[in-house]
Amino acid sequence: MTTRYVMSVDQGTTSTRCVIFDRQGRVVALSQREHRQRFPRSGWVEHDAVEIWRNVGKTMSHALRRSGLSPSEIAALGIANQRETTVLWERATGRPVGHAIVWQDTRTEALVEELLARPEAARISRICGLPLASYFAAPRVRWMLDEHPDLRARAERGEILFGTMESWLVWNLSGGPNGGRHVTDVTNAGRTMLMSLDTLDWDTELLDFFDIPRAMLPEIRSNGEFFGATVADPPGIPMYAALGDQQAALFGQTCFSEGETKCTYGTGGFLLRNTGVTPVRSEHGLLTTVGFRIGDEPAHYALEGSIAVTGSLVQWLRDQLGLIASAPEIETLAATVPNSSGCYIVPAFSGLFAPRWRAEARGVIAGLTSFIDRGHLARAVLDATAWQTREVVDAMNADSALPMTQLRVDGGMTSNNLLMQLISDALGVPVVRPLVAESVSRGAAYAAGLAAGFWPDMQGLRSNWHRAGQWDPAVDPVEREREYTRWRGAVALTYDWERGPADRV
Ligand SMILES: Nc1ncnc2c1ncn2[C@@H]1O[C@H](COP(=O)(O)OP(=O)(O)O)[C@@H](O)[C@H]1O
Ligand SMILES: O=P(O)(O)OC[C@H](O)CO
Repeated sequence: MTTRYVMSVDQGTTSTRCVIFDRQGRVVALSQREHRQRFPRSGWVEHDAVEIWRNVGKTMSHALRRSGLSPSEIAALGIANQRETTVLWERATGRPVGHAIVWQDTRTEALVEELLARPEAARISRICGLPLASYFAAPRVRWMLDEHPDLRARAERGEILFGTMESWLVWNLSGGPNGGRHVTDVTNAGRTMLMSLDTLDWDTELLDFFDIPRAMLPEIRSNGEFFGATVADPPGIPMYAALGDQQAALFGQTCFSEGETKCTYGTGGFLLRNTGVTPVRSEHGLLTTVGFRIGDEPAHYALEGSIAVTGSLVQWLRDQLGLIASAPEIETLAATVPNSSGCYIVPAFSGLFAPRWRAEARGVIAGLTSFIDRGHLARAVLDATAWQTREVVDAMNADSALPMTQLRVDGGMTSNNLLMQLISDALGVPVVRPLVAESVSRGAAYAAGLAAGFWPDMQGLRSNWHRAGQWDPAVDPVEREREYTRWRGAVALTYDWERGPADRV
């Protein structure tokens, strides 16, 4: 039977999507399921890894049913995932050790402060390309090993396995306790703080620094190669790709060449620029990360500006304040006012990520007057995404010789046309949205399809990319810079909040 389709699974922070694509990169079927967000304590965010694993099976089966296809008609499966979210599980039973600790979780802050005080800390960051922060996986693994007394000995004996979400899923899909493959890929391994950017392998100095046993780590693979076939639910689908979701979006937007840049706006916002085949170390608060590596080809690296809170601020306005009933409603509400009238919201819910990396910062609403109404707050929520993007783009431009001339965007928030205009205004460059906004799913499918020989080469995939919308800057640059200065003033108010604002009074 001819295999004319490629399947992808995008295991994201809020939901899991399975999408089936045809050879032209068109969506044939889509299935999506949300999973429960658990907030057991302030600053803690957890997921049930078993619930997520079940959702993957359900969305795959559902997408197949919707398309009328059988597993044998799928040439390749690619998996993209929320990165840094950490799972520990028992090799013998497949039972997770507690819940997965999500990338937004800040419970390791005290541990990170302790590690930061050590003289090797700067060298550690240079080896892995990442600042020491609670965002990454290694501090979480260490926290779990410290928390459960018998875990370390079991991990040293290889009885307890560590993985980020793709690793957990591939292990389960390929048989779980009955021969499941314990593997990861360079983009996800590169977010643990345990992988050297130069060797693309686990690094002894990093393992020693975090005190993590090598026996619990998966084998690091490229993003596109054979990862085994699924054994159940549904069986017989060959897995050919695994990559972090933000790198998958870079790939799905066909940012294959040096200088090409995209930003994905979902729960958080993640701007990645392809920097070619040698890693570029940031001097301005960005991360150095692997962009993609297909089979034995050289790895492409990327600079990344990670913003912790973008879409989740819209969710906060909906769920915690009840000012809107659904996320898309924010556009209508924000459009009731011409601007935020001097009100700024800095959503430092779990500190500030790039380019500032201030773990102790906490959010503020600044500039309140009795004139401010729901519309102004909604507008300030959207402005927060635009200004946070501007800070990351300024850092990106400072780190590279070529200034950014255009931004390709994707993700759930990009259906908001007002937000697209605000981002273009804040950056002063055009913002471009492709026809298929499912860039993460597309990227996973592309990597899998290339590795399986379904698509012959990367350049051919560029013709599948079609522009659906473009927004050009429409504000007076002097006004823009004035507003940006005020925004930065609001950000300064968030600093040192957790350490106590006593020095302010
Ligand atoms: N029209 C909209 N305007 C602003 N934000 C939106 C809109 N639609 C969805 N969102 C936000 O986008 C996020 C969902 O995007 P998605 O790409 O599915 O996220 P993820 O991959 O992180 O799970 C949610 O945080 C939601 O609040
Ligand atoms: O699942 P998303 O889209 O929220 O992306 C999460 C990132 O991978 C975290 O680094």
